[in-house]
Amino acid sequence: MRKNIVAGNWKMNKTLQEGVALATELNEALKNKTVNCDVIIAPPFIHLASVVNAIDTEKIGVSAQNCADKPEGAYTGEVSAKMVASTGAKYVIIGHSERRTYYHETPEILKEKVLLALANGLTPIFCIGEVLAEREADKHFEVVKSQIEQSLFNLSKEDFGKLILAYEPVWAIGTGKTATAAQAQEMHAFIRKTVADKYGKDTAEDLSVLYGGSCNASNAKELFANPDVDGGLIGGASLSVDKFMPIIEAF
Ligand SMILES: O=C(CO)COP(=O)(O)O
Repeated sequence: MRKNIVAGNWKMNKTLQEGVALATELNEALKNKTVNCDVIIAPPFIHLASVVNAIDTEKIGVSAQNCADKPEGAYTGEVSAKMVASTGAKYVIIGHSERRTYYHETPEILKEKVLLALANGLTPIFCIGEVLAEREADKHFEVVKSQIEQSLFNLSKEDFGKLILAYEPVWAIGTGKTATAAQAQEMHAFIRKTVADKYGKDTAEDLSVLYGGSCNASNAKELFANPDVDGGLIGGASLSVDKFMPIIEAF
């Protein structure tokens, strides 16, 4: 079902103690409030179980930032989708541009991660987005379409319907340079059309497509006001309740 969602990707920030404190503070801030979106936080792996225990998971969903592309076994340092699910986390971010770029995650690897996440009952938050050179060469639609096709179009209609997508133009991540509301809307509408062409209008209409990239309290309202922008995947501004709450309240 299509929902408004504000998700915070903490990336590699916060010690365990700081992370639990942040989650607890957010939980307090949301306790007696009605908000018009689902709230998700994505702390580092080692925080997941403690964060789940510290909050009301009916109010705040918990996500991992990644999972392994193998189900289990001799893969030193990896964390499987099954392990993520065993902490009580319900979501997993897959295909973030930082994973694609710094850890060389290919579309094939991401495809495996999505399948394992779904097999373990996790909702993938699948990230797509072009780099600056691709936008400047007017290839951004082509790039995003191919990212979706290569890692997700193997899924059945039913499984595709379980996904959340996040459009994160790489040039907007951590740069303070946000896509304009019009650029976001244009791409989100294109993503929905790409999905509609493959899976039908109903699946496309039910899909939540989040925007990510320097989204903050000052631009969230304008971005979320677009008909095809169903919320945000927030990096830097999710690291304090003071900055994150106004984004949640932008809906
Ligand atoms: O990458 C992001 C979320 O996944 C966006 O990060 P920033 O909000 O810090 O630009």
